[in-house]
Amino acid sequence: MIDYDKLLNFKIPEVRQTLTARDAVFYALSIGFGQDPMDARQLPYVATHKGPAVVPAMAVVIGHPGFWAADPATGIDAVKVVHGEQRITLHAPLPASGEVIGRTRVTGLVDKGEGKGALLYSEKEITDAATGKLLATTGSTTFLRGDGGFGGPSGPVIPPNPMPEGAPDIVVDLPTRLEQAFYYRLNGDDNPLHIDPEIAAKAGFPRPILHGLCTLGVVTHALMRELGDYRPEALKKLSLRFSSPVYPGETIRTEIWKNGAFRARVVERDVVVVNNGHAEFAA
Ligand SMILES: CCCCCCC[C@@H](O)CC(=O)SCCNC(=O)CCNC(=O)[C@H](O)C(C)(C)COP(=O)(O)OP(=O)(O)OC[C@H]1O[C@@H](n2cnc3c(N)ncnc32)[C@H](O)[C@@H]1OP(=O)(O)O
Repeated sequence: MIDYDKLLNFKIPEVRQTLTARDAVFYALSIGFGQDPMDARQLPYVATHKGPAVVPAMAVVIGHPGFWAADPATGIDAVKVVHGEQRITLHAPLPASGEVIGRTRVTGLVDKGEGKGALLYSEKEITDAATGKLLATTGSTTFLRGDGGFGGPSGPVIPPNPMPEGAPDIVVDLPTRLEQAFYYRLNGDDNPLHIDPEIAAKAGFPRPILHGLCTLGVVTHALMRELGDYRPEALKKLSLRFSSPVYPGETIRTEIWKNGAFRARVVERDVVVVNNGHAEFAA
């Protein structure tokens, strides 16, 4: 059972991480870069002789504190946790090497009621350990499906981005691989929901589901290709809502509007899996 004050003030250990070019290349491969060998614009992300360049969405794994919700002291029913929303703000291009610090804290907790779940808001700041410079700020909404009705406040909630009417301007299909979650988790995202059929069944899914942040990486790839010409410094901000699970092996179709709005659907099931997306790219 969640204790509102205890969880709001839960201390998440700071993470010091020494990055190498290999981490950046691994991250890019784990979200599916390199699957189009004829597009040389991807090369700096996956081959160090041309780079290294860092996919800006890597901010979600740099300085990541791991699946801390599984600590029984949080009071969270960890098996029922799903990723609800993600926000990223890049203050500077991410470094391919050097020491960084990730500091994560809980910023809000909303009770949606018994049987409806709860929202946990958290924020992570990534700084350069040598200079103290702030590199990126990321924000997560975690949907605690098993924890509604603990007597907490019903707001405030962060409103989802509005979506445009009508058809998207650009559509990009990118595949995921059956074994993708096994790779993606090596970025430090080790929730067993994504690889263990028994845990997935306990969580109410017929098979393990893909990490929301892996889906975010695939969608960011589509956005970088269409709105950022694969330039690592072009993406400034991104936010989205995960509206339905993706199963590894499915094809993700990202639907993009030229003003930066986007959503994504799984082609095989025609289900919208990412909604209320918005990305900001530098000109
Ligand atoms: C703490 C540790 C940090 C680490 C956490 C991350 C660990 C990861 O390893 C876990 C993952 O990656 S899970 C994979 C990615 N996520 C998903 O697949 C979830 C997809 N979304 C869903 O299943 C449903 O939208 C679902 C279930 C989220 C909601 O569905 P419903 O209950 O049917 O909701 P609905 O009836 O549509 O709406 C009810 C109210 O909830 C709000 N809402 C809906 N989807 C939301 C979402 N994704 N995020 C935030 N709020 C959301 C609605 O606005 C509505 O609000 P209100 O009651 O105010 O009208």
